[in-house]
Amino acid sequence: MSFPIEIIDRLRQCRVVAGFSVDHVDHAVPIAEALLAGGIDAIELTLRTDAGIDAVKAICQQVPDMLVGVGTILTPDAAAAVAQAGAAFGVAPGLNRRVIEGAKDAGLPFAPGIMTPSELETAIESDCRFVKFFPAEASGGVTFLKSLAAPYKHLDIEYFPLGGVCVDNMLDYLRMPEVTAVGGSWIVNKQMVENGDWAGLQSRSAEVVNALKTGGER
Ligand SMILES: O=C[C@H](O)COP(=O)(O)O
Ligand SMILES: CC(=O)C(=O)O
Repeated sequence: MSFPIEIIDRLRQCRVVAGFSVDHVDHAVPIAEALLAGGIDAIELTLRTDAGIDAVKAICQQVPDMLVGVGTILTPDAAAAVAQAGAAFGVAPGLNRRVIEGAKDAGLPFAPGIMTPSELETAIESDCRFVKFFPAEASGGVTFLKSLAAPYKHLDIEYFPLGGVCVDNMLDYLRMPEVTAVGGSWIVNKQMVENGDWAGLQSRSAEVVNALKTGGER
């Protein structure tokens, strides 16, 4: 399935997606609430821990205003579980046709990870026009993405860069019209989570939103 325009629009509005993993399911809802209170209303919660799926379910049920994306979807079964848990969309670090098909079958809007022209062409062939650009900074950052995107501009591909993105470089990506939103793990500070410092996390979220307001016009 193609990525619904309503979700693209939500991502275009929030512009920054907070990525994180949880070791304890009890942390999921307080993290999401703190982000939301600070102004960030989109997340990418990874499946890198055992608590991942339960955390997705908890946030979908208890924080309905959050746009819940799920990362590190590596198998068709994981795509089905994510759809079942109620997530709005899924992403992965890489491109795997079986996962793309699994997400399609499960009705889960899905963006595969790409970092080369060949991967991008495979994504396009698989009907994915919204792709995660990963690992963004390590593969060459904005300069690389501009060069990668140029030959495909007429196809209206939209990019979601992650990997080394932070408050200091996010606006460089967001100034590109092809970039729907950026994401990264720098917002959800692990120490704050361990300390249960939800007020601190809320302030961190608000700082990012404030930085967005002070620059980055497309
Ligand atoms: O999808 C999540 C990525 O691992 C985020 O990369 P990052 O930790 O460099 O922000
Ligand atoms: C890194 C990444 O893209 C993911 O975990 O989904």
